[in-house]
Amino acid sequence: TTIMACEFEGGVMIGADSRTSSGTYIANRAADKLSKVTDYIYCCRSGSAADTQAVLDIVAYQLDFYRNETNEEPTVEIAANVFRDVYYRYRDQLQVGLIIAGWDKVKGGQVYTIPLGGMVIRQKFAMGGSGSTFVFGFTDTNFKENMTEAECKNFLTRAIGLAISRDGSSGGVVRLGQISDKGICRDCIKYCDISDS
Ligand SMILES: C#CCCCC(=O)N[C@@H](Cc1ccccc1)C(=O)N[C@@H](CC(C)C)B(O)O
Repeated sequence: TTIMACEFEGGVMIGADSRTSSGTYIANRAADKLSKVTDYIYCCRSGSAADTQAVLDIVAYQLDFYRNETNEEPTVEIAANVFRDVYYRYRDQLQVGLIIAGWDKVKGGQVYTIPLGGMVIRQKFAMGGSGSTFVFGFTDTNFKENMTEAECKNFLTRAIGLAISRDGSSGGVVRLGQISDKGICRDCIKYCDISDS
């Protein structure tokens, strides 16, 4: 898997490849690793497909309960800490790497990453999954803060496309999502990094 999330001027942008593998067997070439937590908060999943689905279901339920009790949308920070709480409670049984990204009216677009250890860190840009190790050079070179929507879309597409071309556990299409005060807008790109020039 290759997953990424980036804060930009209008909100946050998330991206992922679409391969689920079982050894060298491709169990799903069109997986959707950009999973809805609430209308304004999404989670990018890496690691065990089953474990990430289980954690997501528990957290989505708890945040739905929160919204019904308080009549307030949970903030991205609250969602990230609920993920951390569930993950940390079962961490010796889980194999999960998550990036939580979304928008709220308190702090706008935010990205939080929960790596294997189970801590929560806010970052303007985060990436994870096996494919991310192949593109740190590219992202360290090309990331800049407050990119425009077009710059951010291009950055994520190229980074994930490069990871897909090198990582055997990443493949399929580049799925993208943009989250802002208007909710989410999704895109799907069959990226080919062989330039036609
Ligand atoms: C089919 C089947 C069984 C395994 C499916 C399965 O979880 N594959 C995993 C790799 C893995 C992990 C831990 C144990 C085994 C196999 C996978 O493809 N993970 C991708 C993300 C998830 C959310 C789709 B990515 O991290 O590569």
